[in-house]
Amino acid sequence: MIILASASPRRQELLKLIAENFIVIPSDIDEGVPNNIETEKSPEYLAVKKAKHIYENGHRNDVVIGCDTGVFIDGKMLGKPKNKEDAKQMLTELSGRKHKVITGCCICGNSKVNSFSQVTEVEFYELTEEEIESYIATGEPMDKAGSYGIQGKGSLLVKGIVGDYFNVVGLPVARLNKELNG
Ligand SMILES: Cc1cn([C@H]2C[C@H](O)[C@@H](COP(=O)(O)OP(=O)(O)OP(=O)(O)O)O2)c(=O)[nH]c1=O
Repeated sequence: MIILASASPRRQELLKLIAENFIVIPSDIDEGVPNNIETEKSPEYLAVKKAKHIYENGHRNDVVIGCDTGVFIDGKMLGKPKNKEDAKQMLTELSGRKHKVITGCCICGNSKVNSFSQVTEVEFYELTEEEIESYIATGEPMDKAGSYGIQGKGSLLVKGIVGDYFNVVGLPVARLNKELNG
């Protein structure tokens, strides 16, 4: 059985493009990352931790997929905003610039751990304070890395992307399909 170790409804929807049958068991881990892990490797590190946590707790006969998505700019990672102020700060930083969205994925199965990082470059239009505030008022930023959702009203902030769109939404379906199904 394939297990998706994620609470994200978007990942569940996207995994249907690859797998007909799977079950969802969210992996409740501590999302702290040790200092010796390179910043841009943080999502992959957490993806491995999420997948292993489920695999090693009663699912060694299954294939477990774990993922984590982060937004990277100026050498740091932007995760989910803690509050509206935090979201405003992140969107102000992203305004008018390019950033990377990195999704780390891990597949645990048959006593093997296979992990990778997929990178998509996203460029934002210049945003006014008013635009940022009205976007935050939609509530959309609050559960998303970097405080935006490219699949929603956040699409209006985006000037262009280079790479896999679905990687930004949280699951790099094409690469994951190749890793899973060869
Ligand atoms: C940048 C961006 C992120 N996101 C989402 C993808 C992820 O769900 C979320 C980042 O949080 P994650 O910690 O990667 O995932 P999660 O907490 O939603 O689920 P779980 O840990 O159980 O797997 O941000 C979008 O939906 N759209 C976007 O454009």
